[in-house]
Amino acid sequence: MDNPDIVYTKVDEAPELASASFLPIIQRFAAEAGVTVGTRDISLAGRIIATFPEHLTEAQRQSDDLAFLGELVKTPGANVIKLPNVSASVPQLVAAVKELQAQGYALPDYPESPASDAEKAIRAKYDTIKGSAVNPVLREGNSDRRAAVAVKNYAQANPHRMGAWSADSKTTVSTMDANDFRSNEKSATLAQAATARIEHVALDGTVTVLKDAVSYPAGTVVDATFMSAKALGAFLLDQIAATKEAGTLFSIHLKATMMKVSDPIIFGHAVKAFLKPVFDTYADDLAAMGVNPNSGLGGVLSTIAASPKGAEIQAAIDAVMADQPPMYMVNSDKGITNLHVPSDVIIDASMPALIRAGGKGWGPDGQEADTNCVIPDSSYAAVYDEAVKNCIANGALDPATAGTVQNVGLMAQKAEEYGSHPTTFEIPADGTVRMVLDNGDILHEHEVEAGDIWRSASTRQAPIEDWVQLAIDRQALENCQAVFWLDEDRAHDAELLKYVRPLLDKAGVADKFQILAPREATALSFDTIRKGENSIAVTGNVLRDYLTDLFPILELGTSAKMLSIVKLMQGGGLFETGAGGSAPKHVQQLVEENHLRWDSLGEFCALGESLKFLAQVKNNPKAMVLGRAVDAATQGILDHDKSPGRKVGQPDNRDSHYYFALYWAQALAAQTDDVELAASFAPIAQALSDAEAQITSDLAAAQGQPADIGGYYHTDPAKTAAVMRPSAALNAIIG
Ligand SMILES: NC(=O)C1=CN([C@@H]2O[C@H](COP(=O)(O)OP(=O)(O)OC[C@H]3O[C@@H](n4cnc5c(N)ncnc54)[C@H](OP(=O)(O)O)[C@@H]3O)[C@@H](O)[C@H]2O)C=CC1
Ligand SMILES: O=C(O)CCC(=O)C(=O)O
Ligand SMILES: [Mg+2]
Repeated sequence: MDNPDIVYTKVDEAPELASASFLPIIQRFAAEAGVTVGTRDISLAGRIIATFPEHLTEAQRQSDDLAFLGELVKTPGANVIKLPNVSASVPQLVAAVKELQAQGYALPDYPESPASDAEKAIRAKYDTIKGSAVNPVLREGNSDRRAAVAVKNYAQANPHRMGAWSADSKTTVSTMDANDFRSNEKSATLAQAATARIEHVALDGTVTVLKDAVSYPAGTVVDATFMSAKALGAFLLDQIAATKEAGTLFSIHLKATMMKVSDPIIFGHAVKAFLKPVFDTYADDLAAMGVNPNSGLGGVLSTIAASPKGAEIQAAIDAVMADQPPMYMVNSDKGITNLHVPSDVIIDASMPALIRAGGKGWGPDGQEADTNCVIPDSSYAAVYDEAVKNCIANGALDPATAGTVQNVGLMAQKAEEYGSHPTTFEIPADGTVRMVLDNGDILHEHEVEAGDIWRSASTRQAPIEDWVQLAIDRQALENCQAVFWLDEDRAHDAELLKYVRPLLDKAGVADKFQILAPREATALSFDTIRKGENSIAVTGNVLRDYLTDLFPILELGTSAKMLSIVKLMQGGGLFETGAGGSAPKHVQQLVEENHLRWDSLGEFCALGESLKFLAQVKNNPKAMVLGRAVDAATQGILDHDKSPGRKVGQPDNRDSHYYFALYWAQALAAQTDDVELAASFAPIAQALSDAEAQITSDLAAAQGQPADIGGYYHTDPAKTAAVMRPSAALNAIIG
């Protein structure tokens, strides 16, 4: 495959549906300027297919596009538009495999409890696909996320609805105060390049190597920590009791997708704690059935339903649930609780949505209620705790007047916790875990007990330096408040500060930055934006993720509208669309009533940046003209209120693409930098404008009936195109 100028990723769910309509427009317009836009498949189904060629027919096989892109992003020529993709939990992975099998792909089943070597090998392959398996591979750079000025101005002029906060809200954030990842953390910076072995030493002295030969370049910050299983279990039981006492909803907020080893285990502890009497009484039966609480209550219920003792255990579960506090629900109509699936409640989106709603979650009765938000590890819980307290004290944030919090995030080369999966272990037996360097030195050591979750994370020097420089550059451009969200009292942050302070001093800009722990930084940022002023949050990888949903969801209503640029360290560009996810609810709505409420503003912003970047690196003035016209089209969508409506019958995603094409063509026809392009787009603009009534009536007529896209994870391209491109008049112009 020859390399196109721009790679547009093929993903899953709502953004992939949007691409079926939008990508043909992009390709058609880009071709006029000689710019090629190709695709690479990073969807969950595509990654599964690429992983098991030996099980598939020649015609079914697919290239490993993720591996290809992983190499591409390390080259200066990379220009990738990355849409959000599914980071699969086990239930999602299993569902995708089932769907592919039903389509005739002879894939092996996902082995939940692998016994034979063959099953273990299959499981290991599936585990590479699980969780956040794409983003860390592509993110060979640090992160610059903010609302484009036009988008922020629009949000202020057209503020979204915010739930009201009451001064006597009982909503609260609860976190551990000892024996969690934060309090057990140790950190050191390596003076020389080194290789480390991670080993477990049992009480009888038996040494088991957990991971051999992890290599680190000189200057790497290496952390190690663990969460005590006993402390976690006790904390969860306390919280369940405290929730009942307070009369609030019980909820747990984790990132089981990106923290794909540690957080499903923590989630499993929550399932076991909530149903403790059942897990105590039926321990042997549940183990014999292969029940895996880490996959959630949904899986537990379906496994027991298929067993002879199913009715008895179900009755026991019902009795326990009736006695527990009401649970925060994912879907109260369908009885889907917080504990059903580990990927249904994802902290970066779930906590901001609750804060936007005035501190309310949905209860089993379908009513909104105050909620106990349990976030077991205390490393970052203070951000949400402070946000909740700030809203209780001051009321909801006003999107009409609030300033903005931008983010500069340390992300490159699997920085910090988000790169820790290969070095995270559920400890098999009491003893010690130690990291031993190749020179024999013990770098870190912890006494652990069976079941504890131990992990090591690392952060390399070059990404840290690049991140500080990006912060300096962004602050100079914006000339506003800038804060490093780092906590002197946390082991890892203290090591980072040994880099940050000298770099700021050397650049002579130390006075432009504050350094505050996450709680204090949250308080300051809320106060700043409440005054209508702006702030740049310079953060590590986890807070990059959390804050680029938290502030956009409060300021703009959604993080889908964010500009998200990854300046790749080797010179290329990765342009992420929005900062949110793939919105499974939107697919459901399309399938039921052929309305797609997905907003492509994130794609529009990314496309403009990608084209302007192409113009710079390939010295292609036509691409610059195209890119500037994209900005004009995006502005047009906002000015004329052409974003999708939420309800069937209102204009949807497809209408917004038509108007985007119209404004894009008009801007290209009107510009004078490139007369050739102006001449070729004038008739396109005219045709799009002349056909407005026909196209919008075609698009409106398509809505209201169920839509068939031939699958969920692996849709049928022809059926999807038919659904997403229902206007013959528009298709005739786009081709
Ligand atoms: N970069 C990436 O690749 C990311 C991928 N994900 C993946 O996405 C999936 C869902 O994650 P989740 O945490 O629920 O987050 P989502 O952002 O998908 O969903 C939260 C809500 O945000 C709103 N929303 C999100 N995007 C848009 C958009 N473009 N237009 C309009 N509204 C939007 C929707 O609200 P409403 O329902 O009110 O319309 C949606 O239900 C998971 O599989 C996760 O792994 C998550 C984050 C980032
Ligand atoms: O990779 C993922 O699973 C999610 C990424 C994410 O939430 C983010 O980058 O904001
Ligand atoms: Mg996120």
